[in-house]
Amino acid sequence: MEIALRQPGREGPAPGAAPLAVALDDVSISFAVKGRPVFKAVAPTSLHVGDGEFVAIVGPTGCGKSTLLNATAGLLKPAGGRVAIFGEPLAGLNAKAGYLFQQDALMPWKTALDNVAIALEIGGARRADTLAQGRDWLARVGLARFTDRYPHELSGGQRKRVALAQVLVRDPKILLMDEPFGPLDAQTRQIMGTLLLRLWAQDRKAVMFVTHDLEEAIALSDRVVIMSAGPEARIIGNFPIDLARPRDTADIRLDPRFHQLHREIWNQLKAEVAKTYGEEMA
Ligand SMILES: Nc1ncnc2c1ncn2[C@@H]1O[C@H](COP(=O)(O)OP(=O)(O)OP(=O)(O)O)[C@@H](O)[C@H]1O
Repeated sequence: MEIALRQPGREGPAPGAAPLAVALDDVSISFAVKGRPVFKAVAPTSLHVGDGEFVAIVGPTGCGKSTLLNATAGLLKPAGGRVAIFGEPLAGLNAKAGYLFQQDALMPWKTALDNVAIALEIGGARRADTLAQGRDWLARVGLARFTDRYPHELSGGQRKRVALAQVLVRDPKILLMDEPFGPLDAQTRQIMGTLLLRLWAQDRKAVMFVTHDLEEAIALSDRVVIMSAGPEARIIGNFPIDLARPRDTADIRLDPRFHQLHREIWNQLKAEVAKTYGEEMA
């Protein structure tokens, strides 16, 4: 009898199906730090993300989640392995991806509208078109009345909405999100999560969403993957999330299946978290 060995994180379409949005195969990442031995942050590891799939990446602090995202964005060159984007080997920056960081990158001297429009102007689009699309996206993130505000005149949650519009206006096929809602209060995070899911449902992009918050990971994603404690971190857990959609990210937390999934995933994650804290306390 043949037993199919499933590798954590190596999900995705069957052979012959549409190419994966992101295929990281046996990717390893090292950092050369002057005067110190090379630091092997990520050991050979694999992660496949299907087109339109929402994958959350959780793991202890410092394990390499951002590093993996940076390799997918083309900001970091892996020491080994292969990165393919929609079936093509990645060379240089990933032009199919939009990146949303924990700290937004809004220009303080530009209005909300100009902050969104500039994302298109960089690509050479006409100003009238960029303004129209910028207005449309600000309306879609619930900021139709705030187009003329400057970043310092907006709340943290509103700035985050502008940053989201700034990324989505370019219509990336892949969204790389690195703790995007990290600095927000718990209630605003949930509101942002529900907004993100609503926008995602209208035009499913592949999403890689890094978070420390396991509840947020489960509430948002189709699949949660766990990274082990570093150094030489790798993906060690793969949990499909079979909660019905559409989801409200606050209400879904009351679902008994949510609690069951949380228990199962936390069981594996907590050992990795303990390793990291054990090391830091030693
Ligand atoms: N440019 C760099 N040079 C040297 N080491 C680095 C560099 N960037 C990251 N590292 C190291 O690589 C490891 C992984 O870092 P990374 O930021 O990817 O972790 P993370 O899981 O995203 O952390 P956190 O959850 O705290 O944001 C860490 O030990 C970090 O110190």
